Amino acid sequence: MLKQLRILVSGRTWSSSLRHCSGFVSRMRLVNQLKQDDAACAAALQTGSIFLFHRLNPLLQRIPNGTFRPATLHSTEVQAVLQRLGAEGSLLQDSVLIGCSEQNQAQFCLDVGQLDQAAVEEVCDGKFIALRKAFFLLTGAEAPLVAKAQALLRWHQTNGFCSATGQPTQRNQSGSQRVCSSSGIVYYPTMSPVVIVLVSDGKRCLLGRQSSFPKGMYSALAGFCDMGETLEEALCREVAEEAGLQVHSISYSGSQHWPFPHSSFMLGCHAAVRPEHSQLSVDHSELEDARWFSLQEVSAALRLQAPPPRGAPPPLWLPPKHAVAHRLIREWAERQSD
Ligand SMILES: NC(=O)c1ccc[n+]([C@@H]2O[C@H](COP(=O)([O-])OP(=O)(O)OC[C@H]3O[C@@H](n4cnc5c(N)ncnc54)[C@H](O)[C@@H]3O)[C@@H](O)[C@H]2O)c1
Ligand SMILES: [Mg+2]
Repeated sequence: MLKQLRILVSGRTWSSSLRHCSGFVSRMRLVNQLKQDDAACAAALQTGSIFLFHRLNPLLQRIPNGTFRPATLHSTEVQAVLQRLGAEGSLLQDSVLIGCSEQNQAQFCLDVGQLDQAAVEEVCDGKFIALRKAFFLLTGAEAPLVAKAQALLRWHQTNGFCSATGQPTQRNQSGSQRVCSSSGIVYYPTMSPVVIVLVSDGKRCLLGRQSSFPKGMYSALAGFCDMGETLEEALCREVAEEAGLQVHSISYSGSQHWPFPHSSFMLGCHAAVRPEHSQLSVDHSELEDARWFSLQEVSAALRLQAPPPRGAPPPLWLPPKHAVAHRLIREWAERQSD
């Protein structure tokens, strides 16, 4: 492991200080170092693995058991692909650092949108699939990494100019920041905080749906935080706006990065309303529908394994397992059953 680390950081002395660290600590320190040290990051890219994207769609491969995983190529393999397709080898330098594997190998992502999609798919034995669909196909732990990669690639593609001077911005080697070439203003990737809450009246939980959701799908209520709001204020405002209810007993459950529509930081909570104040007044400009669901209805939906066939949706269909909404709904059902 140490040998690998030394190669990754091109012999920098700090690698010896990692000898006493746990695997997790050394990985976090390695990523932090690579964000700050362009030379070390360039060296790590030569031995790293790369997740390929084409116009922000990740490259997936079907594995023998019929499931999908993101294609991860060694940087030498990516170089060979670029060479074979007649692309500039320097394109590899556009890779963005996304993390570090448990084997201490730096992980990057690269968008090859300027190459012919079908040609890359053929050489790499995979398919570029829209992230919304890929998110349902990826069952392993890689889904959050793929989402993070897409979010970073999108941020670079849309932040090429300084919003103060209009001049081009330049990225560092890892892609953790961009700097305005004229004013020196430093830009970092941004996320929008979103509160998501499962409201309960003690016996039932409140779920809503937007007209853009797949037929039959309901989720916990969510909304973007306004500037200056606390998490609790945003939560109370969103439930008041969308469902006409006043909540109390807010408790935090967990968070997640969510790549749609751009890059949101989802803060998942539970909250309660008094049964005598559970009369809904839904704002139909925000939600197509919102309803109270019983434990029986929610439990049946949680038992469903595969997406419903077209034309025959079940009465209630929930967000995918790796969505924080799913976690909130499952937690509520488990507490009710206890
Ligand atoms: N991961 C999950 O489990 C899960 C579940 C439900 C919703 N979500 C996500 O939560 C997000 C927010 O939910 P919502 O759509 O109900 O929000 P919302 O109720 O705040 O309504 C969306 C509207 O808010 C406004 N808005 C304010 N700030 C915005 C910003 N920074 N970016 C975009 N729009 C902004 C826009 O007018 C937009 O149309 C959605 O994008 C959705 O993808 C995630
Ligand atoms: Mg909303």
